[in-house]
Amino acid sequence: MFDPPTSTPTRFSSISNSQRRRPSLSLSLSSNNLSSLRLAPPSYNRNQSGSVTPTRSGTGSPIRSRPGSSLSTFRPQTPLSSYANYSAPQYIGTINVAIRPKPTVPGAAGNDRWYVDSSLNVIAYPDIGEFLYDHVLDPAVTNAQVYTSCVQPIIQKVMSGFNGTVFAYGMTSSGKTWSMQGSDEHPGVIPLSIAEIFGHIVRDATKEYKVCVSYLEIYNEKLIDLLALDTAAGATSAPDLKIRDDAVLGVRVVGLQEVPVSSQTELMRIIKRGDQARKTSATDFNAHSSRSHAVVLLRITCRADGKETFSTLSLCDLAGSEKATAQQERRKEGSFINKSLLTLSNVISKLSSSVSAGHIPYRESKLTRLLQPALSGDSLVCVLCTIQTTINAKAETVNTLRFAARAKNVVLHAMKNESAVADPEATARIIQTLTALVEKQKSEIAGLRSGRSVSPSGFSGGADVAELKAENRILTERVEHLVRIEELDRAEHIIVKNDVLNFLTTLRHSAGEDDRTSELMIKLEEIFTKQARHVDESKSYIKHLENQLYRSETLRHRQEEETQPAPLPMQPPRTPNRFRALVSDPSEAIVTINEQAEELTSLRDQLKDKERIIKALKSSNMLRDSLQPKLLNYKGVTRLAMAGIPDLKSETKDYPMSEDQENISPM
Ligand SMILES: Nc1ncnc2c1ncn2[C@@H]1O[C@H](COP(=O)(O)OP(=O)(O)OP(=O)(O)O)[C@@H](O)[C@H]1O
Repeated sequence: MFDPPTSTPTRFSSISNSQRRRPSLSLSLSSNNLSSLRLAPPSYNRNQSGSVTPTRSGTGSPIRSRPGSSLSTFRPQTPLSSYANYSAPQYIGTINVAIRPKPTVPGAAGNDRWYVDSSLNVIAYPDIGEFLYDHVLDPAVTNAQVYTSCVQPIIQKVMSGFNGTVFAYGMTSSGKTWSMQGSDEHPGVIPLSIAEIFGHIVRDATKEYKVCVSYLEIYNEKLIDLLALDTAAGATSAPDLKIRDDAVLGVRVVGLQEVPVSSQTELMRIIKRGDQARKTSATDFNAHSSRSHAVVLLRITCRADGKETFSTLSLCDLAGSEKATAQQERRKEGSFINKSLLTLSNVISKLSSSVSAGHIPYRESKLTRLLQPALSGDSLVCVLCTIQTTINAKAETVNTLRFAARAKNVVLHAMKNESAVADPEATARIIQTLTALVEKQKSEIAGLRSGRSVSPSGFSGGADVAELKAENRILTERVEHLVRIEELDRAEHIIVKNDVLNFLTTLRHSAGEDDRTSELMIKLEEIFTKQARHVDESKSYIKHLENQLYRSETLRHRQEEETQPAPLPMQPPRTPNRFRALVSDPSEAIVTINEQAEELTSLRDQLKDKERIIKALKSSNMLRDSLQPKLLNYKGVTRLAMAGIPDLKSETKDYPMSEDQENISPM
């Protein structure tokens, strides 16, 4: 035994309408012909391809076609022998349709005028017409014969990797459950299929097989796991399971048990347990009528020669269509049964249509949804239609035959579910690597959640965090240093302001003191140069700090993206994103970065102050330049020495102080 396949098997993806639908052959008969049919049934010639051609009784000529008539002959399009090619990777054909009439007591009242010819696979009725199928079984056949002729070829294909579906369809009490389950003496399709599967497994000892079973019922449109219902313990209800699309299986019933089995006996015991949980009741027509659609699902996996095949066998015993009954409970069940069978009929009708069918209403019932992959062509399908040839069942039997005729036209395009088996050692290595990676990432995520420094895979996260912390410390120290420098500059700034004011005052009051003036002007120049240099340095240093912060922030983002930790409980940032945490402790980082951001803002303000001072100094410089000639001139002119201050004042009016100069005030 081994694990289920991990790779997706090769599957047929889509069928065009032209591929899916083939027109049925329609031939017509007059009423006269039909009335003679009962007495002298038409003969049929089997042609070389295996199909049959109806002929006029005794003449051997083909029956003429008359369009528009309700009388039809349905010709099997896929001879069963086409299943023989087991090695083919795909199967293209149609649904295999078999009609099984329930035996009637010979000569009993109520037997009708049905004509059944199992050698030619024809069934006919005078007022209705004739129907030709893959199999029209003699009423006297046993379950074993039904299995051998209709189902066994499908089981053999299932064992080679194709999906297979067998369902029994027909009116209530017509023999569906009999055909599918049978009895201990006359086992039906289900036990015979299981015997075939395990016989195959035992014979084919070189291959490795795994078989899993599920058993479900659809009762009143509720999907119930029959193996989950412990009826022995008195359980009567189970949850309504949901059907989901599945990439490998087509559809999947969520929560449905899949029980691995290793022998035929074990599998039959499990199915018997499911049978006991199935809803059956006495109705007007059947003492043990199935009130639900029951489906046995067998999933078979086979490994051999580096290949793996995977197939699903669905064995369905549908509930029977029925007329309204007096019992309210049975009436409710009956309406659900009839509705889902009607949907099945609509789906089949659309699939068999020769023109584009548009929307196929698979989702209108649980039954069609469950059978969707099979009906849409992904499985070999056999429909076993059970009928009754009594007078009171005529309408139902005709309906069943028409359903069967439409089903015959549904085209299948099933693919073998085969894939290469992965090298176990390579798989083990990959699993080991991935497990280690998952463990590592789990611990990293846990570390990030708890705020610890971690070392995520793929990059040196631990080193980055430590680096960011160190960088953060350095940045903080530099900012502090810058602040100290700025404070010194501020003091110098005050001195400069005072010097400038002093100079201007002196200039006004001591116009004759040339040396003093020159000295002050030199000092002004020095201060101006120094301040300009400071401004440049500050600007460049602030730019450097911003770059550092930006780089730190980028690293942190990268770390977050690679580890994807759970959202950290951060306060809404007061500063832009790029000033968020640089260290593993987010709150500490936010505080630090916020402080740095504030420092930068303050530095920028100080820089502005400096620029204003420089502007003021520049104005002072211009003032000095303009005063210089006047002062020189003043040396040789006594009048100016006498007039001095008033004249000077009047001159300065031509050189008004800038706004910045006016704003400078003694501290
Ligand atoms: N081919 C047959 N040979 C012998 N007995 C048959 C055959 N077909 C049906 N029966 C008998 O007829 C009765 C009704 O058959 P069965 O329960 O299989 O009908 P059904 O179609 O499953 O009905 P429902 O839809 O109500 O469940 C049973 O007692 C069964 O043994």
